Amino acid sequence: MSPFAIEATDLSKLYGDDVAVEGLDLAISPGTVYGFLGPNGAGKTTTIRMLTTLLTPTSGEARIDGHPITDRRAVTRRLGYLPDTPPLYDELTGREQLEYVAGLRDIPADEASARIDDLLGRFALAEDADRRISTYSKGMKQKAGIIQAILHRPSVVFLDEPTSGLDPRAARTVRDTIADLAAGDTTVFLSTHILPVVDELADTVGVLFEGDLVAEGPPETLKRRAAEEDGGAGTGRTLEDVFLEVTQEADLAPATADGSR
Ligand SMILES: Nc1ncnc2c1ncn2[C@@H]1O[C@H](COP(=O)(O)OP(=O)(O)OP(=O)(O)O)[C@@H](O)[C@H]1O
Repeated sequence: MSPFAIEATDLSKLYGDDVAVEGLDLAISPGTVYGFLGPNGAGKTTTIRMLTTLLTPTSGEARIDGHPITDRRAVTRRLGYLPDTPPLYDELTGREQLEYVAGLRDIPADEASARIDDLLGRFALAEDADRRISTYSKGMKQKAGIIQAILHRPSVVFLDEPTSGLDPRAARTVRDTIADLAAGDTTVFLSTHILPVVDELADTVGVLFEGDLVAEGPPETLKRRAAEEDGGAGTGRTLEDVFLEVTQEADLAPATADGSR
């Protein structure tokens, strides 16, 4: 059995002749928050869609919790996914939507009801739970999307821009939730352009550029290395500095697996 919660080996996706993801290797340990960064069009969504079984890779392999992504049933049972637009039924109320998802996930009704109440309270959505989703604001839909991604307590959660559209308090709740999930041994694959969130939460950061993983390592290591490469000027480098550097020089010098050049 693979010791990794998320594992990818030489994973690639071509759209026609266009390479979206090329030879991606990942080995992410259980209970880790993995910050997945990259410029627009780098291949992040394509990667996530392959890892969540929604898109068939052109070549390569991947496993979630030890199960190959070709075993869709086993994999989808173990994962939660918040895509950029959460799949919600406008005509349902928030509570009905969550009960529906709980049913799909075979969560017993009593247990589902308790979890739904707990999460609605946590995300300050309880008062709106019996309104139709068609009347929800963007942030309220985002909260419902997050709740339904974690309701079945998956062992691996993929979150695409989870704080998008959220007010500061709700964004804080999401960050706390991610930290709690990881503390409970859930693996969180976090894709976002909001670098301070990644800096705060991620154990490991991977930067994708033109379909290649061009840097990987703990945020502190990547920042320290960027500072050292800058002539030892030392301190004060941010994840944004790292991002900007590796996504412009990447085609000149590919990174090794530990993020070094
Ligand atoms: N269905 C598709 N058909 C053809 N090309 C696609 C398709 N989906 C994505 N691509 C291309 O694949 C590449 C990677 O796209 P992807 O959506 O994975 O990037 P991303 O890193 O998620 O970007 P963003 O940060 O903008 O969401 C891009 O060049 C994009 O144009």
